[in-house]
Amino acid sequence: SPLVKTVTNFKQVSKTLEEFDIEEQPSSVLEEKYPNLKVLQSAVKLLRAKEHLLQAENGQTFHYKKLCICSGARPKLLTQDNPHVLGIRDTDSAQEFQKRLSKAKRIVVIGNGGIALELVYEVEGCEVIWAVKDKAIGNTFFDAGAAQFLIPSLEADKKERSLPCKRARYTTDKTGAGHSGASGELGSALGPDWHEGIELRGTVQNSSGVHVEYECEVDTIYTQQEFLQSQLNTKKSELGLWPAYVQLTNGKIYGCDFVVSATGVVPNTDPFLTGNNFELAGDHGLRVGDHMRTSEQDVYAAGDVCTTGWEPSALWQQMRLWTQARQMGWYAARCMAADVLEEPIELDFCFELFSHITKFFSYKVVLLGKFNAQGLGQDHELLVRCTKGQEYVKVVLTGGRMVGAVLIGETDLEETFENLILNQMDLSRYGEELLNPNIDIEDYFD
Ligand SMILES: Cc1cc2nc3c(=O)[nH]c(=O)nc-3n(C[C@H](O)[C@H](O)[C@H](O)COP(=O)(O)OP(=O)(O)OC[C@H]3O[C@@H](n4cnc5c(N)ncnc54)[C@H](O)[C@@H]3O)c2cc1C
Ligand SMILES: NC(=O)C1=CN([C@@H]2O[C@H](COP(=O)(O)OP(=O)(O)OC[C@H]3O[C@@H](n4cnc5c(N)ncnc54)[C@H](O)[C@@H]3O)[C@@H](O)[C@H]2O)C=CC1
Repeated sequence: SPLVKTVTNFKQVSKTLEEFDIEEQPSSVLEEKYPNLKVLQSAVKLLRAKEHLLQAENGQTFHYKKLCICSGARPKLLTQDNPHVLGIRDTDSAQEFQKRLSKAKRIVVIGNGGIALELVYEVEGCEVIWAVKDKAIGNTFFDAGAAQFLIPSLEADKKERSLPCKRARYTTDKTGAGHSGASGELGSALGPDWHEGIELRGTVQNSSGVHVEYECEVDTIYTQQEFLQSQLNTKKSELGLWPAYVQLTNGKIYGCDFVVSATGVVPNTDPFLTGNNFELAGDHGLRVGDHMRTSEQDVYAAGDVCTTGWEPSALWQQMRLWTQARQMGWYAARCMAADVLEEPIELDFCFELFSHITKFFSYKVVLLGKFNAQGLGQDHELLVRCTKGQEYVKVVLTGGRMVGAVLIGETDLEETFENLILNQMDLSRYGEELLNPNIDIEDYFD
């Protein structure tokens, strides 16, 4: 792509929490800023790691001393090459979605993670059927309690809630050069507030909002022709005539204009594997050690394309997020330099505690540590404080020590909780008082 994603207005909010804007800028902006940097616009087609050689689609070959692969991931679509099934990853796919949506009366969204959460909230003027495998919405980020807190926002009038805080200025590529290379490579993932740059509006005025189908998956997706030729066509008068039909595993069938497959990502490792012996993790990411090195000598990897292979801190887990991609890229560069200079380097502090700031349903959301009690089995206790429409605070404790937290709304608790998690203070004597709204916990622990 002629544009590269740059991190601007970086703010270290606390020891581990950071906020930044993401801006697409011409690569020349980076080359001017860093004289040792040269940006080549070409997709890599082949890597011969033993020979330290890269081949680009324009036929150019490059020798390297050290290589870092940051090729990201692509949507793990429900079905490939189905014109009625869309994934969202980059500028092109977001614009395609916006274009299709502008003529749509009803869409079906499959998946219950980051993209689905953002999409169902932002889409207006179009009916949304949201099918999730789980008992509650947002399972990759939230528990059922937080889901209950958020659900009313799906009905509420969004304008009342829009928050002043804007974290990323997302510019769509005006040059129209688009992002897919000759062979349709994906551009870089959209990142925070991708929807702020584009109008997500359908054709229906006061559309009947979002309808959630719980604990179900897609059984079959029919084109209109397949539907009319199947026994289901007896339901044509009941279901209406639509370009596509989705049959769910709970037996329900919905006609729709198209389906959004918000069902996770797959690391983009393909162009690098042939003829090399990269160790892949279970999720198909390039496995990296604690110096971000892959199993191929002098080849590093960072961001969505990699899977961390070191024994993680008890308070950190990998999630394919901008936050972690930025941290990994920065740390991988320091590891490469340290290796060239033959200097020792410690695993960076940012992998000590999982932390993520984002926005869902226009609420500020902070996730810390084992925020969903990941991997804790039954051995943990939860404290929850909830003020309808205002805030949802959940704390995860094991052995009286805080190991995770979910903060929804302007709670101002993130720094205090980050410290309590990092210093592993025994909080058992406070019990539920820990979340007593009348105690200024920030002062108390300061
Ligand atoms: C819709 C959407 C919303 C998101 N919102 C958030 C959010 O709010 N907060 C958050 O933290 N994360 C969010 N994410 C996740 C975040 O965008 C990714 O985790 C992050 O972009 C990963 O960065 P990366 O550099 O590893 O990969 P990418 O950003 O995907 O960049 C990979 C780059 O490599 C290029 N590339 C791929 N293959 C080749 C090749 N063979 N040769 C040359 N170049 C190649 C691609 O074109 C791309 O430019 C979102 C993702 C999506 C899809
Ligand atoms: N605000 C934020 O932090 C955001 C982060 N992101 C990140 O971008 C990446 C892509 O986002 P998503 O595609 O939403 O991935 P995701 O990993 O967040 O969610 C995928 C969802 O799809 C479900 N799923 C997987 N296969 C399925 C199937 N066959 N049928 C039904 N459901 C299925 C999973 O259970 C999960 O709920 C993720 O890494 C995500 O963390 C995306 C948007 C916003």
